[in-house]
Amino acid sequence: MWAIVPIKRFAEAKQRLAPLLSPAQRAGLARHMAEGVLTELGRLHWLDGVLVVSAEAGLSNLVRRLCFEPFDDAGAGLNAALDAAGARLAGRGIDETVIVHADLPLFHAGALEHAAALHRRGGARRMTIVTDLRGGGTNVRFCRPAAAVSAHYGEGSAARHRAAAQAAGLAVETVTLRELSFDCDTPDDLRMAYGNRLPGSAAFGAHRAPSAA
Ligand SMILES: Nc1nc2c(ncn2[C@@H]2O[C@H](COP(=O)(O)OP(=O)(O)OP(=O)(O)O)[C@@H](O)[C@H]2O)c(=O)[nH]1
Ligand SMILES: O=C(O)[C@H](O)COP(=O)(O)O
Repeated sequence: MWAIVPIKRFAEAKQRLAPLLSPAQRAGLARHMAEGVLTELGRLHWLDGVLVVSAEAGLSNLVRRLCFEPFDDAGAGLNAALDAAGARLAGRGIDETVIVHADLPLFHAGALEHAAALHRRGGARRMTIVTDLRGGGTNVRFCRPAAAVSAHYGEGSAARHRAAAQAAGLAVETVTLRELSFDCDTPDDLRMAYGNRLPGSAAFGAHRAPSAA
């Protein structure tokens, strides 16, 4: 199984946190979370490889150090980038993938291991969706065969992925697992994940966005 990790350019990431964080703080947070997820994935020896789908130049050292494979995001959006990445792997005969988002502050290798064990209980054609805590988003998505379903990310994506998988004849399981389901999208998520200490930064309350001034 290969993992695919989409990572938005840090300078463009986490727009929903703009009321609370400066652009530099948002970029620093996105980098911190992405590095955490990639480092944890590096501990999973049952993964045959990790494809990092990104246009972010600041990731190349870590990607090289972990022996992961970079895949350039051509800028046509998350779904197009993931479909192109999936097509590259399918072209090599890779039959199973897990797409892992990079904004999961509680992510750790053991949690993905647990999700993979649930996924393996399924049949030969299967999708396992780990939603966000609200149940609508798709934080982690296992799929076998890998190319059976294209990407439908965006609000409410879990239901779209479920429907597409069923239409393709896959057995679908949908689960919520705290360490994988907790993503950091909103100011409330940020407070819950880090209290008032932003990783690599001063207390984040120090920044006041123009709208909050
Ligand atoms: N390669 C790539 N990754 C993306 C893109 N958009 C989102 N992602 C990644 O997809 C996952 C979920 O991201 P979102 O929560 O939708 O976007 P975000 O930048 O984290 O937050 P917002 O700007 O607030 O929407 C994270 O791993 C992002 O880095 C994209 O256009 N290209
Ligand atoms: O489909 C999704 O899950 C979204 O594209 C990304 O999720 P998020 O905005 O909840 O992080």
